[in-house]
Amino acid sequence: MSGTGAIDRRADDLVPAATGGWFWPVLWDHRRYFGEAIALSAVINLLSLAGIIFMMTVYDRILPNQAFVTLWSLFVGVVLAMLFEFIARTVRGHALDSAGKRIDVLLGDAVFRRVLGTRLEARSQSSGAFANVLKEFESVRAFVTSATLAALADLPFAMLFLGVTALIGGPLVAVPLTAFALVAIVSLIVQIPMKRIANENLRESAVRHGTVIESLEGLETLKTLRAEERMRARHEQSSRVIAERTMRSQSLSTLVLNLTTMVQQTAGAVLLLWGVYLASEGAVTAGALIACVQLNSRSLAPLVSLSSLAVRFQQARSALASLDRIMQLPAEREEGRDLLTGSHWQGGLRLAEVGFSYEEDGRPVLSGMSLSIAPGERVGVIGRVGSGKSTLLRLLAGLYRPREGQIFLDGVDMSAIEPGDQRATIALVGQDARLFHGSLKENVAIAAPDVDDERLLKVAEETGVVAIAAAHPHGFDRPIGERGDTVSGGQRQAVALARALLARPKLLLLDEPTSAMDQASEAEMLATIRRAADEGMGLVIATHRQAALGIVDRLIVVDNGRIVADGGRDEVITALAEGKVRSAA
Ligand SMILES: Nc1ncnc2c1ncn2[C@@H]1O[C@H](COP(=O)(O)OP(=O)(O)OP(=O)(O)O)[C@@H](O)[C@H]1O
Repeated sequence: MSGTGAIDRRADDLVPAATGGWFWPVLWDHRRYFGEAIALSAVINLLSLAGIIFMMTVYDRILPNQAFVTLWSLFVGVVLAMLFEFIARTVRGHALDSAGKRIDVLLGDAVFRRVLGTRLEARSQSSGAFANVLKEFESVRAFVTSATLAALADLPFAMLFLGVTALIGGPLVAVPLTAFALVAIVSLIVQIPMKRIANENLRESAVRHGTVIESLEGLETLKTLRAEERMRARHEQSSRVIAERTMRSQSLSTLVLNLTTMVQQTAGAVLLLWGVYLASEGAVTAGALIACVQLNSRSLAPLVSLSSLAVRFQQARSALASLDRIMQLPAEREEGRDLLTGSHWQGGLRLAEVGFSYEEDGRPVLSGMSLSIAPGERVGVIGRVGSGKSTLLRLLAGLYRPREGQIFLDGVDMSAIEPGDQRATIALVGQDARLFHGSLKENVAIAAPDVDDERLLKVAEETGVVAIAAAHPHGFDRPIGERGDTVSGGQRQAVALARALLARPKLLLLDEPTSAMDQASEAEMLATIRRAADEGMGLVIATHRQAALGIVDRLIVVDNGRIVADGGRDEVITALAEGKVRSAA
């Protein structure tokens, strides 16, 4: 056993046990396909009986009587039966594949939609672990639609084969019956360690995935800090644990498979041994004995397949439980709740005794915040590092819901408004201006895909995006790498502002909008923001930069998650200079 060192808890909140209420209904909707597969299983099993009866008849009736005509007609019949069996197996496979394809799209989409619709305060801290659980969805889908699962449909027919054995072999049925019970018990017992291993493996692979994603995202920083080795060691540790557990589950599964094969073969030998005694007493015919041996392996066959499915079953079970947890995370659009829609919002905000912490029961980041922002008002928010400015802006943008108190947009509780409409009214340009894979134009127009070129160009000119396009041979079609890696920090901020302005919000929230810019670019950017505000757009700017305060009329000072000053810009600046505000904190 390899030690796991310090336990990495990133995946804990995604790997619990749960039920799958979103999953089974979709499966139920595809019952027609599964019904078809079961009906075809019945046909396949009945047809395979024909082969066994044929063999028995050849031994008992045709061989002693040299009845060649009957032999040939029976032979043709059996070949036809085999042909039908082949067709039935192919159609069964097709039915399960079709179900798989449809279920894959439906459930995959449902899960991803749910992920996108999850409330931010409820999402997992580790994107990698989160993504890994989504990846594991594949194992659920593969399991429920795998052709080996058809073995499950074969299971009831094992009873049929045992029944036919009793009919033609009398007491000989005790042998396959005992073998069947033995294999079934071993297969069930082995599920216990398999379940534990599958859970542990899922957790560890989520941790490993988290490490990979985190390393890739922060590769530059890792290199500058010479911390690659630390990540490599973490990755290797997880890989070691996964490999060791996978080996354990594989050896368990091989053990069961080998045991089942041995039991199956031993049962065949015992059948022959006992059968010869019975045949010598005239209790069974030679043909019946041969048929019983055949029936013996047929009745145990589904158990062999099922025991080899055990690993996949446990993998799928724990992946389903984790997915279930994701599906139960609180959603932005709660089911059964009618949200107010429309584009009539003016962008007036009111906070009433708002309190917030990122983690449930965590340290409050904001507390007792009450304030009103009228439509078109221009407000600056200042405060020390970590005082809660960004958090306040995220709450105003409706990205997070307050844990205490309420936020109203034009007098309506924000949680009652369709999030899409509310975000069209209030746009947030965050500190970390994220761009996405695609062209520069796609990135600028991401929130306003139908915008006409004239307006796009005007906004691009005002925000300096035109210069970014001009610096590349492909202009506005210049490719932007994932996360916007191909442009500079200041350029990213320019694009972020352009795309917010293009969407024509009623209130624009800016979190350090010019932090990565030189003074000239900053001045241009602020002039652009001021012009947009002159047309009636409200502004809330969180900043450490003096220049940005030039375009606001009102100033709010936040300290330790509380508002310690709120008033006209100049009065607040004077109060700060005189040290009056600090004493109020
Ligand atoms: N996603 C998060 N999860 C948990 N805690 C967070 C998260 N984001 C911020 N915090 C914490 O909330 C507090 C307020 O952070 P916030 O980013 O709002 O401060 P800020 O005033 O904007 O700081 P800065 O001036 O550095 O931008 C900090 O103590 C920070 O550690």
